Amino acid sequence: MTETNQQFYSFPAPAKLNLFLHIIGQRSDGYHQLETIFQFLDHSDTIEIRKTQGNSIELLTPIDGVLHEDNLIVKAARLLQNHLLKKNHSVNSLFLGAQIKITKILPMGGGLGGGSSNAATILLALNTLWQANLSTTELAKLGLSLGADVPIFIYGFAAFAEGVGEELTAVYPEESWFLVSKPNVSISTASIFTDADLTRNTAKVNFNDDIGKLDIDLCHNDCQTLVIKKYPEVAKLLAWLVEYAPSRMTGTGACIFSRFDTEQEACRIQSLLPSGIISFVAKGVNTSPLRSAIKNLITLQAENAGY
Ligand SMILES: C[C@@](CO)(OP(=O)(O)O)[C@H](O)COP(=O)(O)OP(=O)(O)OC[C@H]1O[C@@H](n2ccc(N)nc2=O)[C@H](O)[C@@H]1O
Ligand SMILES: Nc1ncnc2c1ncn2[C@@H]1O[C@H](COP(=O)(O)OP(=O)(O)O)[C@@H](O)[C@H]1O
Repeated sequence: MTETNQQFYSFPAPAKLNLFLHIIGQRSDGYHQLETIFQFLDHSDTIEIRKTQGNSIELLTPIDGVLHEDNLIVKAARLLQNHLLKKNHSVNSLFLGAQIKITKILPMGGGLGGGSSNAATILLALNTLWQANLSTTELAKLGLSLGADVPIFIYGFAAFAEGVGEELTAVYPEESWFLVSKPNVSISTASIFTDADLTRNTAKVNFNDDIGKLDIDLCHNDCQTLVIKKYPEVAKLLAWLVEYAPSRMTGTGACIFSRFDTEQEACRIQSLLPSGIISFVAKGVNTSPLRSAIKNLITLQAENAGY
């Protein structure tokens, strides 16, 4: 790789599901203490990046409804850049700029974590392209300041999460097929977490010292109970879906995932969905597809450097 005429490299930013979501308390700063299992989906936004001279961060494909300065892609790139400049890392500071393009397919504000996933992809990809060599732990710490969901996308393994979602233990839930359906409503995470009616005192899960033995179907999503009370559209779609497969809301909603043994069965039920419902079929995966993309780039960089 030469330092002039840089090429674009492509990286996935996958969706996540909260296979269950329990709220066990609230911290004094207002943040909620959660217990959840995160699993990734093989369904991703695609982010293309090339490093540039100077330090400008350019998002060449704006996202409708998200201001440039508010976009988690731009925020993540700036955060890493400032961190590297401040800490005087041994990076080539002449090349700390980037041009970025995104192809967005994940519904926004649906509980699939797309914004956080975009931010994590930017942090990991720029760390590699800029040859900054920050550790995963350092990147996850930086990412947490952008959103509670960013660390899971940085680590890239399915996990039981505690704290605000940043204390992670690897788990290996079954990699089922999912039909993900989005009711026609938009729900902000903050509006659910500030609602007085949210259940905040679910008992801690008891694994009998073995997380692998947890029966996910016996767990629930505390946000779902509130959301179906407030949004009849979600209640109606959920009631329809549970007739066909075990179904539950992810995160603070509004997307609902329905679990199937085969892709064919998931697609068959998708074809029956009421009209006007956005949906997709994807496989649950315990390793984020981003990990192999980063590994490939590191290999390529090593080859180009003549190792
Ligand atoms: C609920 C979860 C579950 O995975 O997912 P989503 O439904 O958003 O995808 C996450 O914890 C969301 O993480 P994320 O979307 O990164 O949230 P943040 O930007 O950090 O916070 C948005 C707002 O939600 C509230 N918040 C968030 C996380 C948390 N554990 N407790 C909270 O009270 C805070 O009021 C904050 O102002
Ligand atoms: N790159 C981005 N992709 C998606 N949403 C973004 C992005 N940057 C900022 N946002 C904001 O974050 C909000 C939450 O988005 P998202 O992560 O997709 O949903 P959720 O937190 O429900 O999983 C969006 O409604 C949008 O205003």
